[in-house]
Amino acid sequence: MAVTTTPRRFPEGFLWGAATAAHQIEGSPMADGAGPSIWTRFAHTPGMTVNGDTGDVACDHYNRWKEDVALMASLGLKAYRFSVSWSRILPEGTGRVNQKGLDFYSRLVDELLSKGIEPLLTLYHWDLPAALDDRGGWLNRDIADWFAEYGSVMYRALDGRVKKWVTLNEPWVVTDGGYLHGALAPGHRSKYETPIASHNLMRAHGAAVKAYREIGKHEIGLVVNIEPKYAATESAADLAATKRAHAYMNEQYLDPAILGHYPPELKNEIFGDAWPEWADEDYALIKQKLDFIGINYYTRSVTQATDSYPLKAGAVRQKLGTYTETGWEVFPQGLTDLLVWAKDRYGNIPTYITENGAAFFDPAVAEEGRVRDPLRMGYLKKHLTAIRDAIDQGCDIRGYMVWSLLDNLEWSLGYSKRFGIVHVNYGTQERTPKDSARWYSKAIASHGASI
Ligand SMILES: OC[C@H]1NNC[C@@H](O)[C@@H]1O
Ligand SMILES: [Ca+2]
Repeated sequence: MAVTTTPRRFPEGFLWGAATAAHQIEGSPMADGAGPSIWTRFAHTPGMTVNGDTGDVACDHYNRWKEDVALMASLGLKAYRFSVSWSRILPEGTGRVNQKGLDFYSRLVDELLSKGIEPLLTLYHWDLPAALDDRGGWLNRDIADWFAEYGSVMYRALDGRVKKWVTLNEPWVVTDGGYLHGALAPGHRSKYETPIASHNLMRAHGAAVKAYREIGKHEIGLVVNIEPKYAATESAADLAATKRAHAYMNEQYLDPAILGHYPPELKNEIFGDAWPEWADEDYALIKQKLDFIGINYYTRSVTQATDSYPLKAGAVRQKLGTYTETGWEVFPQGLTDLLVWAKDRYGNIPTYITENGAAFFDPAVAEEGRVRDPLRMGYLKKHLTAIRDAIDQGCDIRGYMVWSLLDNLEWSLGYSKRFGIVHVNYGTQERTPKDSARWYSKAIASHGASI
């Protein structure tokens, strides 16, 4: 007798979508009165990006936004996560509002709503106005007020049409990449600046949530990239390194935001005298009620003790592992483990997977207009199955945004890494849904049953 396993479905109202970010897809960074961001500045600094790639054109979404929304509708997306470029709205970062910049996002939101696609708006996805970086940027405590001012402009303009707001995208990457290792804008390399930037990001997050509670009537949350750390061996050194790496990447942001304190490893085992003593009112500002959290998941890290600075921990490449083009191990079980960990530690807050996806080498568009990307399809299938496992273990997962809708600017890696379920020909700007997009459309239409 054939065993028919009824496919486990996703919860009613599960939000199926795709994610992008302003600087990675829009192009035209200085159009219509916009001011430069730190990424416009950084990418135009020789040597900072692969091939000197910049966001000057990207996917030309600033001009092609209407066709891109039509593309989302053709794929059957129920939601679209995007970010707003702060310096289009406030060219100097604070004060004067650039109405044309605001109009771009207002038109985009109206088009999404007209197609029945729910907008999820991220206020900060790394493109800080250069004018604010000139005033210290994330190292200046005043940035909490600057960010709340920017958020308030957006809340007043769009709240109601936008009902799910995100303050920050991945504060860990902003600080680890932008202030410790210097691979990302603004390209600093300081163990002393890193905790200050990190803390001010979280203060700004808190200030923006507080401002939302005054102005907004819907939901706001925080998006973090977290990555489960598995000890390479049971040695004391590797176990301690794994605990440090876990505190530094996974606990450093959700702990203050939800629990009101930092993991002790940050001061005691990682930053030492570089860790300032923060005032109590800072913790009170950071810890604001969240309506949801967003988790961006890509990979795990098998961790060992190393002499890396200042973490003294590093990843061990897995001999039998499968790796993506960005060098990340494909490990879907890590997503299940991580979601259960977050549920247990933070109290099962409504959670969206706000990014998940992979860069694999894709063949060029075939003559019949197909892009065969079986590895990406397999990656998405495995991770959606891992999410369903977490839901079966009681995790309150409300939606999934694949990273990314389009091939786009992968920051310092330029256009060399393709994460899109839709192929972009950067010469012609032609969009071609890959096999993974067609597969994802079926998954959405079948409410996950076809996975
Ligand atoms: O590296 C892939 C993605 N990760 N999260 C942030 C996004 O901006 C990246 O493109
Ligand atoms: Ca801990």
